[in-house]
Amino acid sequence: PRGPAMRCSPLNLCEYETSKLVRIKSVKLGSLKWALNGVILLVICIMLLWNKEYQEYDLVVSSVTTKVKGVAQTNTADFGEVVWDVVDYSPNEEKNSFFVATNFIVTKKQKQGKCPEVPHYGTLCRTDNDCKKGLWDIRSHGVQTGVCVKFDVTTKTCEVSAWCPIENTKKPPRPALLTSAENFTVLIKNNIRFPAFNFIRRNILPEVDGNYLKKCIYNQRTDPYCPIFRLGDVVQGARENFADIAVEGGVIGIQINWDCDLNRFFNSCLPKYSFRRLDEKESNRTLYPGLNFRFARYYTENGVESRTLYKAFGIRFDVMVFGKTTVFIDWLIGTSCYSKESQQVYSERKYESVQDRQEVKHTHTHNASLHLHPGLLLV
Ligand SMILES: Nc1ncnc2c1ncn2[C@@H]1O[C@H](COP(=O)(O)OP(=O)(O)OP(=O)(O)O)[C@@H](O)[C@H]1O
Repeated sequence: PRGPAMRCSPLNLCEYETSKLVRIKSVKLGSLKWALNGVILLVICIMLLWNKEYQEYDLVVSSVTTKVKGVAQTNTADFGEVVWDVVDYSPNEEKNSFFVATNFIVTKKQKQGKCPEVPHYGTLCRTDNDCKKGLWDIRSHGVQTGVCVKFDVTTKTCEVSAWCPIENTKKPPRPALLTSAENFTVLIKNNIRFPAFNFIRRNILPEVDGNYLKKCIYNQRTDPYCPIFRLGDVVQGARENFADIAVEGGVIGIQINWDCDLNRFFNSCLPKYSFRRLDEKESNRTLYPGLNFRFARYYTENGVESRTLYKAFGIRFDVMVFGKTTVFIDWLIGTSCYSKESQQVYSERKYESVQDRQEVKHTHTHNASLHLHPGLLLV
């Protein structure tokens, strides 16, 4: 308030102004004010709920290991009776995926030597002049010797230095050699973590007992939490025919979805499995269908290094883990669930207390008169 006594110059240099609040005691105006405040609060709450901003999110960090089991027996004219176990058909351990060979082109007893190249563009010949010593291209199986030799009764091809005899079958056997791989099983171990909430979980659930695990096989309806999967069921779950995909191979995705709600009242965190084919399934309409690679097993025969060459066709199973969790944000927990002590800890972290400078000065003067070191007062 201004008083005439405060005026000390025409420029009002000695004046100080402050605002004045008027409190009107009225039931009508009071209720209107609180009604408006209530509406604003309601709108804010609706917006929060609508956008789910009352929750905090975290994405999953995961590790996957797999183990395939099963044996198969084949009986072919070329090789007689052969038993295949996991070491034969599942050669390599990859990150988040495993491969099961279902079909093979086998070339036995290969040795270093000279033999006719298999006929394809650039290797057919009539005389030695059509071949060139030292020549090779990307599709060659060896290096040309410069000689034209008989491949079969009607065809002549350039001779090559190579692992002989050269693999000479283009199409994989149909039906596939290991169609019975559909009865093999795979144990999938998946550990997940939501780092923001320091929450860990496995797909081998703590509630499940050892005896159950020894005999269970995953089934979406009857055994949805069994971590052992029959390969035939996985391929069927991806709406594919195992006998078809086994011939030339393919890629199947095993998706594990962790949709976790870690809120206090609905605490749930369970894996949900789904399957789908990841490569192009219309193999007739696709160039270069399927999945295959070559590997060899080496041995010595009469002191000569030899090998059996395998062109393996098979199914790669990619295990893909997705996950998201939600938790109420801190203010909600802070106001409703946490103890007074925890609230105080959070409050101290959230707010910084600063002393009014005028008061600090006052205390300083006071303490100086008590002969205390002034630096201590600023701590
Ligand atoms: N594909 C599978 N199908 C069925 N059971 C499996 C499969 N893979 C592993 N198991 C079984 O699950 C259990 C745990 O497997 P884990 O690999 O951790 O143990 P292990 O003792 O090393 O297994 P193994 O029997 O191969 O020696 C074992 O009893 C194992 O026999």
